[in-house]
Amino acid sequence: MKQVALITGAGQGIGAAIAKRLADDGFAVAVLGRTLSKVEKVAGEINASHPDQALALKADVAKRDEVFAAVAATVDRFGDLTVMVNNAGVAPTTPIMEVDEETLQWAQAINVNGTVWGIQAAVQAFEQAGHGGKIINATSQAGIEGNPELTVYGSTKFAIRGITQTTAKELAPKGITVNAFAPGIVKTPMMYDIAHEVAQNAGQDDEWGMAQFSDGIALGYLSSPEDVAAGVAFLAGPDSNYMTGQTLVVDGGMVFH
Ligand SMILES: NC(=O)C1=CN([C@@H]2O[C@H](COP(=O)(O)OP(=O)(O)OC[C@H]3O[C@@H](n4cnc5c(N)ncnc54)[C@H](O)[C@@H]3O)[C@@H](O)[C@H]2O)C=CC1
Ligand SMILES: CC(=O)C(C)=O
Repeated sequence: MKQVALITGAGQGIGAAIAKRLADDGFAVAVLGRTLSKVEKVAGEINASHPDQALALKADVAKRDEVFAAVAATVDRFGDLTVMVNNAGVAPTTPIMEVDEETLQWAQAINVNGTVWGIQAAVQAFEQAGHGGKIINATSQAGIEGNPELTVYGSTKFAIRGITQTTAKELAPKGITVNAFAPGIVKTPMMYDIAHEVAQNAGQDDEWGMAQFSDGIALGYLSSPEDVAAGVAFLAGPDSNYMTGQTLVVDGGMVFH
Protein backbone atom coordinates (compact mmCIF):
# COMPACT_ATOMS: atom_id res chain seq x y z
CA MET A 1 0.00 0.00 0.00
CA LYS A 2 1.26 3.49 -0.85
CA GLN A 3 2.20 5.36 2.33
CA VAL A 4 0.88 8.92 2.57
CA ALA A 5 1.37 11.20 5.59
CA LEU A 6 -0.01 14.63 6.42
CA ILE A 7 2.07 16.62 8.90
CA THR A 8 0.64 19.75 10.51
CA GLY A 9 2.81 22.67 11.60
CA ALA A 10 5.41 21.56 9.06
CA GLY A 11 6.69 24.94 7.86
CA GLN A 12 9.58 24.85 10.34
CA GLY A 13 11.03 23.07 13.36
CA ILE A 14 9.97 19.54 14.28
CA GLY A 15 7.17 19.35 11.69
CA ALA A 16 9.53 20.21 8.80
CA ALA A 17 12.01 17.60 10.04
CA ILE A 18 9.24 14.98 10.25
CA ALA A 19 8.10 15.74 6.70
CA LYS A 20 11.65 15.41 5.39
CA ARG A 21 12.33 12.22 7.33
CA LEU A 22 9.09 10.53 6.23
CA ALA A 23 9.79 11.51 2.62
CA ASP A 24 13.25 9.90 2.96
CA ASP A 25 11.46 6.81 4.29
CA GLY A 26 9.32 6.64 1.13
CA PHE A 27 6.16 8.46 2.21
CA ALA A 28 4.33 10.94 0.03
CA VAL A 29 3.91 13.91 2.38
CA ALA A 30 1.43 16.74 2.72
CA VAL A 31 3.24 19.63 4.41
CA LEU A 32 0.61 21.74 6.20
CA GLY A 33 1.08 25.13 7.84
CA ARG A 34 -0.46 28.55 8.28
CA THR A 35 2.10 30.37 6.13
CA LEU A 36 2.05 29.16 2.54
CA SER A 37 5.55 30.46 1.68
CA LYS A 38 7.06 28.39 4.53
CA VAL A 39 5.35 25.11 3.64
CA GLU A 40 6.08 25.68 -0.05
CA LYS A 41 9.77 26.03 0.81
CA VAL A 42 9.80 22.77 2.80
CA ALA A 43 7.82 20.93 0.11
CA GLY A 44 10.14 22.35 -2.56
CA GLU A 45 13.20 21.04 -0.72
CA ILE A 46 11.61 17.60 -0.48
CA ASN A 47 10.54 17.58 -4.13
CA ALA A 48 14.08 18.54 -5.20
CA SER A 49 15.39 15.21 -3.89
CA HIS A 50 12.14 13.18 -4.13
CA PRO A 51 10.23 14.43 -7.21
CA ASP A 52 6.45 14.87 -6.75
CA GLN A 53 6.53 13.42 -3.23
CA ALA A 54 5.48 16.57 -1.34
CA LEU A 55 2.43 18.82 -1.41
CA ALA A 56 2.25 22.18 0.37
CA LEU A 57 -1.06 23.01 2.06
CA LYS A 58 -2.17 26.18 3.85
CA ALA A 59 -4.55 25.65 6.77
CA ASP A 60 -5.20 26.74 10.33
CA VAL A 61 -5.56 23.59 12.47
CA ALA A 62 -7.87 25.45 14.85
CA LYS A 63 -10.46 25.53 12.07
CA ARG A 64 -12.18 22.17 11.63
CA ASP A 65 -13.29 22.78 8.04
CA GLU A 66 -9.77 23.76 6.98
CA VAL A 67 -8.31 20.55 8.45
CA PHE A 68 -10.93 18.41 6.69
CA ALA A 69 -10.26 20.30 3.42
CA ALA A 70 -6.50 19.69 3.80
CA VAL A 71 -7.03 15.95 4.28
CA ALA A 72 -9.33 15.90 1.24
CA ALA A 73 -6.68 17.75 -0.82
CA THR A 74 -4.07 15.19 0.29
CA VAL A 75 -6.25 12.26 -0.79
CA ASP A 76 -7.03 14.07 -4.03
CA ARG A 77 -3.32 14.56 -4.80
CA PHE A 78 -1.84 11.25 -3.59
CA GLY A 79 -4.87 8.93 -3.71
CA ASP A 80 -4.81 8.03 -0.02
CA LEU A 81 -3.92 8.98 3.55
CA THR A 82 -2.30 6.40 5.86
CA VAL A 83 -0.62 8.50 8.58
CA MET A 84 -1.73 11.75 10.26
CA VAL A 85 0.80 13.67 12.35
CA ASN A 86 -0.89 16.32 14.53
CA ASN A 87 2.27 18.30 15.25
CA ALA A 88 1.20 21.97 15.11
CA GLY A 89 1.32 23.72 18.46
CA VAL A 90 1.91 26.98 20.29
CA ALA A 91 3.71 27.41 23.62
CA PRO A 92 2.86 30.55 25.59
CA THR A 93 4.84 31.18 28.78
CA THR A 94 2.22 31.85 31.45
CA PRO A 95 3.05 32.44 35.13
CA ILE A 96 -0.16 31.39 36.88
CA MET A 97 -1.23 34.91 37.92
CA GLU A 98 -0.89 36.13 34.34
CA VAL A 99 -3.11 33.47 32.77
CA ASP A 100 -6.03 35.09 30.96
CA GLU A 101 -9.02 33.80 29.07
CA GLU A 102 -7.68 34.77 25.66
CA THR A 103 -4.41 32.84 26.06
CA LEU A 104 -6.21 29.79 27.43
CA GLN A 105 -8.64 29.77 24.51
CA TRP A 106 -5.92 30.38 21.90
CA ALA A 107 -3.70 27.53 23.08
CA GLN A 108 -6.69 25.22 23.52
CA ALA A 109 -7.96 26.00 20.01
CA ILE A 110 -4.67 25.12 18.32
CA ASN A 111 -3.12 22.44 20.53
CA VAL A 112 -6.21 20.54 21.68
CA ASN A 113 -8.98 21.34 19.20
CA GLY A 114 -6.48 21.12 16.32
CA THR A 115 -5.52 17.61 17.43
CA VAL A 116 -9.18 16.56 17.67
CA TRP A 117 -9.96 17.93 14.19
CA GLY A 118 -6.88 16.15 12.82
CA ILE A 119 -7.99 12.85 14.35
CA GLN A 120 -11.54 13.23 13.01
CA ALA A 121 -10.44 14.15 9.49
CA ALA A 122 -7.95 11.27 9.38
CA VAL A 123 -10.49 8.73 10.63
CA GLN A 124 -12.95 9.86 7.96
CA ALA A 125 -10.28 9.45 5.25
CA PHE A 126 -9.18 6.03 6.55
CA GLU A 127 -12.80 4.83 6.63
CA GLN A 128 -13.55 6.16 3.13
CA ALA A 129 -10.46 4.31 1.86
CA GLY A 130 -11.54 1.13 3.68
CA HIS A 131 -8.39 0.65 5.75
CA GLY A 132 -6.93 1.48 9.15
CA GLY A 133 -4.15 3.95 9.73
CA LYS A 134 -1.84 5.64 12.19
CA ILE A 135 -2.43 8.87 14.08
CA ILE A 136 0.49 10.52 15.86
CA ASN A 137 0.04 13.49 18.21
CA ALA A 138 2.60 15.94 19.59
CA THR A 139 2.68 16.13 23.37
CA SER A 140 5.78 17.18 25.37
CA GLN A 141 7.80 16.40 28.46
CA ALA A 142 5.65 19.30 29.75
CA GLY A 143 2.63 17.05 29.20
CA ILE A 144 4.07 14.35 31.45
CA GLU A 145 5.49 16.45 34.28
CA GLY A 146 4.40 19.93 35.33
CA ASN A 147 6.77 22.75 34.36
CA PRO A 148 6.72 26.14 36.14
CA GLU A 149 5.16 28.98 34.14
CA LEU A 150 3.69 26.57 31.60
CA THR A 151 0.21 26.12 33.09
CA VAL A 152 -1.58 26.86 29.84
CA TYR A 153 0.79 24.96 27.53
CA GLY A 154 1.20 22.04 29.95
CA SER A 155 -2.55 21.67 30.33
CA THR A 156 -2.93 21.30 26.56
CA LYS A 157 -0.11 18.77 26.36
CA PHE A 158 -1.53 16.69 29.25
CA ALA A 159 -4.88 16.82 27.40
CA ILE A 160 -3.27 15.52 24.21
CA ARG A 161 -1.99 12.45 26.07
CA GLY A 162 -5.54 11.91 27.38
CA ILE A 163 -7.00 12.22 23.90
CA THR A 164 -4.34 9.82 22.61
CA GLN A 165 -5.32 7.19 25.18
CA THR A 166 -9.09 7.52 24.77
CA THR A 167 -9.03 7.50 20.98
CA ALA A 168 -6.55 4.61 20.92
CA LYS A 169 -9.12 2.46 22.71
CA GLU A 170 -12.04 3.81 20.70
CA LEU A 171 -10.41 3.46 17.28
CA ALA A 172 -8.54 0.16 17.74
CA PRO A 173 -11.51 -1.87 16.39
CA LYS A 174 -11.18 0.11 13.15
CA GLY A 175 -7.51 -0.86 12.79
CA ILE A 176 -6.37 2.63 13.70
CA THR A 177 -3.53 3.20 16.16
CA VAL A 178 -3.07 6.47 18.04
CA ASN A 179 0.22 7.33 19.70
CA ALA A 180 1.97 10.48 20.87
CA PHE A 181 5.56 11.69 20.90
CA ALA A 182 6.98 13.76 23.75
CA PRO A 183 10.05 15.82 22.90
CA GLY A 184 12.11 17.46 25.65
CA ILE A 185 13.95 20.62 24.67
CA VAL A 186 14.37 20.87 20.91
CA LYS A 187 16.32 23.54 19.05
CA THR A 188 13.42 25.04 17.08
CA PRO A 189 12.00 28.56 16.73
CA MET A 190 9.43 27.71 19.45
CA MET A 191 12.12 26.90 22.00
CA TYR A 192 14.26 29.89 20.99
CA ASP A 193 11.23 32.13 21.72
CA ILE A 194 10.98 30.65 25.22
CA ALA A 195 14.75 30.91 25.75
CA HIS A 196 14.66 34.54 24.58
CA GLU A 197 12.27 35.45 27.41
CA VAL A 198 14.44 33.66 29.99
CA ALA A 199 17.58 35.35 28.64
CA GLN A 200 16.01 38.80 28.54
CA ASN A 201 14.91 38.54 32.17
CA ALA A 202 18.52 37.66 33.11
CA GLY A 203 20.13 40.22 30.79
CA GLN A 204 21.78 37.46 28.73
CA ASP A 205 21.68 36.35 25.09
CA ASP A 206 19.44 33.67 23.55
CA GLU A 207 22.17 30.97 23.42
CA TRP A 208 22.67 31.47 27.17
CA GLY A 209 18.90 31.12 27.57
CA MET A 210 18.88 27.85 25.61
CA ALA A 211 21.83 26.48 27.59
CA GLN A 212 19.83 26.88 30.83
CA PHE A 213 17.49 24.15 29.61
CA SER A 214 20.16 21.43 29.28
CA ASP A 215 20.49 21.15 33.10
CA GLY A 216 17.79 18.55 33.60
CA ILE A 217 18.71 16.39 30.59
CA ALA A 218 20.44 13.12 31.45
CA LEU A 219 22.26 13.02 28.10
CA GLY A 220 23.44 16.57 28.77
CA TYR A 221 22.58 18.24 25.47
CA LEU A 222 19.56 19.67 23.68
CA SER A 223 17.94 17.75 20.86
CA SER A 224 17.60 18.58 17.19
CA PRO A 225 14.31 18.38 15.26
CA GLU A 226 15.82 15.37 13.45
CA ASP A 227 16.21 13.48 16.78
CA VAL A 228 12.46 13.85 17.31
CA ALA A 229 11.64 13.02 13.67
CA ALA A 230 13.45 9.69 14.10
CA GLY A 231 11.03 8.77 16.89
CA VAL A 232 8.06 9.83 14.78
CA ALA A 233 9.39 7.75 11.87
CA PHE A 234 9.23 4.72 14.15
CA LEU A 235 5.63 5.54 15.12
CA ALA A 236 4.70 6.04 11.45
CA GLY A 237 6.32 2.83 10.27
CA PRO A 238 5.45 -0.86 10.58
CA ASP A 239 7.73 -1.53 13.55
CA SER A 240 5.19 0.21 15.83
CA ASN A 241 2.18 -1.75 14.56
CA TYR A 242 1.52 -3.40 17.95
CA MET A 243 1.67 -0.14 19.87
CA THR A 244 -1.29 2.14 20.61
CA GLY A 245 -2.26 4.71 23.22
CA GLN A 246 1.39 5.24 24.13
CA THR A 247 3.66 8.24 24.43
CA LEU A 248 7.12 7.84 22.96
CA VAL A 249 9.38 10.11 25.00
CA VAL A 250 12.28 11.54 22.97
CA ASP A 251 13.79 13.90 25.55
CA GLY A 252 17.33 12.72 26.28
CA GLY A 253 16.22 11.64 29.76
CA MET A 254 14.27 14.52 31.31
CA VAL A 255 11.19 12.69 32.59
CA PHE A 256 10.71 9.02 33.35
CA HIS A 257 7.18 7.69 33.33
N1 LIG B 1 10.61 22.74 20.60
C1 LIG B 1 10.48 22.02 21.70
O1 LIG B 1 11.39 22.03 22.56
C2 LIG B 1 9.26 21.18 21.93
C3 LIG B 1 8.19 21.15 21.07
N2 LIG B 1 7.10 20.33 21.33
C4 LIG B 1 5.93 20.29 20.46
O2 LIG B 1 6.33 19.92 19.15
C5 LIG B 1 5.48 20.54 18.19
C6 LIG B 1 6.32 21.31 17.18
O3 LIG B 1 7.06 22.29 17.90
P1 LIG B 1 8.24 23.17 17.26
O4 LIG B 1 8.64 22.64 15.95
O5 LIG B 1 9.23 23.35 18.32
O6 LIG B 1 7.44 24.55 17.10
P2 LIG B 1 7.60 25.76 16.07
O7 LIG B 1 6.87 26.91 16.65
O8 LIG B 1 9.03 25.94 15.72
O9 LIG B 1 6.80 25.19 14.80
C7 LIG B 1 5.43 24.93 14.92
C8 LIG B 1 4.77 25.19 13.61
O10 LIG B 1 3.34 25.03 13.82
C9 LIG B 1 2.69 26.07 13.12
N3 LIG B 1 1.38 26.36 13.67
C10 LIG B 1 1.11 26.99 14.84
N4 LIG B 1 -0.22 27.17 14.95
C11 LIG B 1 -0.78 26.65 13.84
C12 LIG B 1 -2.11 26.55 13.37
N5 LIG B 1 -3.12 27.08 14.05
N6 LIG B 1 -2.34 25.93 12.19
C13 LIG B 1 -1.31 25.44 11.47
N7 LIG B 1 -0.03 25.51 11.85
C14 LIG B 1 0.22 26.12 13.02
C15 LIG B 1 3.63 27.28 13.26
O11 LIG B 1 3.34 28.25 12.28
C16 LIG B 1 4.98 26.61 13.08
O12 LIG B 1 5.36 26.56 11.73
C17 LIG B 1 4.52 21.44 18.98
O13 LIG B 1 3.30 20.78 19.17
C18 LIG B 1 5.24 21.61 20.31
O14 LIG B 1 4.35 21.87 21.35
C19 LIG B 1 7.08 19.52 22.43
C20 LIG B 1 8.12 19.49 23.29
C21 LIG B 1 9.29 20.33 23.12
C1 LIG C 1 8.16 23.75 24.56
C2 LIG C 1 8.10 22.54 25.36
O1 LIG C 1 7.38 21.63 25.04
C3 LIG C 1 8.86 22.39 26.53
C4 LIG C 1 9.64 23.49 27.05
O2 LIG C 1 8.84 21.33 27.10
